[in-house]
Amino acid sequence: MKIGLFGYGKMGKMIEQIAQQRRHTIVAKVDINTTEVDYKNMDVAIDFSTPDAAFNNITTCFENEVPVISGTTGWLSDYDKAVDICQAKKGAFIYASNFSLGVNVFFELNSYLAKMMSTLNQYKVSMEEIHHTQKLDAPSGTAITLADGIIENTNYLDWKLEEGDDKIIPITSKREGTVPGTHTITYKSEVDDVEIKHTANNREGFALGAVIAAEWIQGKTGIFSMKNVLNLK
Ligand SMILES: NC(=O)C1=CN([C@@H]2O[C@H](COP(=O)(O)OP(=O)(O)OC[C@H]3O[C@@H](n4cnc5c(N)ncnc54)[C@H](OP(=O)(O)O)[C@@H]3O)[C@@H](O)[C@H]2O)C=CC1
Ligand SMILES: O=C(O)C1=N[C@H](C(=O)O)C[C@H](O)C1
Repeated sequence: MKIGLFGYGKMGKMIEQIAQQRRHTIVAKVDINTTEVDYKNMDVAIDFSTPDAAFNNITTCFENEVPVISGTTGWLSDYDKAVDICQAKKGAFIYASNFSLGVNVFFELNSYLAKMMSTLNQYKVSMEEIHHTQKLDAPSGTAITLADGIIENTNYLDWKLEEGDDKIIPITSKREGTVPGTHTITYKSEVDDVEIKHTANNREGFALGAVIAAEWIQGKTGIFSMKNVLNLK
């Protein structure tokens, strides 16, 4: 596969390593200063850039008929617009707030646990995410996906970056050193706590998931998720 990397920071560099181990070729490394991109020579674009850059990177790829895998977080207010452009161009797109295989299993576990907890009113949920100090967005995209999974399966209505009322999931975002990404969900009652946690030990898992998604999307048209890629459910 010939891969164009949009964003060549911590994730772009890790994806390059994993892609090369899997015998793929990096044909472009696009950053904010890039003036010309050869889209014709690209089988797929993988975007791990910035919240401000992602929408333009992604939709320019659609305009040039290049399928896109995007892991950039913090740009999702424009997600529906990106989907419309992809569909109009009969393109192919996967966005995931977290591409690691473990987190995608964790997403399923979170929904299952929320469903079981939905009738146990003595438990109050909360979430904590910890990331490195260079992270631009808070809460993390993964935390938002986890909160959506709880909202879909319980009476919680929304999430907030602070304590809210009973129907709001409070998310605490911590920024510490070089932490790759830790997410904890706690259901607390007077008598006990039920807790699930995912800890990324490094960035390899995110990068491997993104390359697997890029391999999977070859020859396909449409909007997909990691659930489709991993055949979960
Ligand atoms: N979905 C997932 O599994 C994961 C998602 N992420 C997300 O991926 C994104 C990138 O993370 P990470 O690599 O750690 O961040 P980095 O800051 O290390 O890398 C982002 C890179 O994008 C570059 N950039 C800035 N503007 C543009 C542009 N217009 N086009 C292309 N590139 C541009 C930045 O350049 P400069 O420094 O010069 O501004 C920087 O090199 C974040 O949103 C993060 O939350 C991260 C890990 C996993
Ligand atoms: O910025 C990061 O580093 C990460 N971002 C993603 C997110 O916002 O959830 C995924 C992962 O946790 C690492």
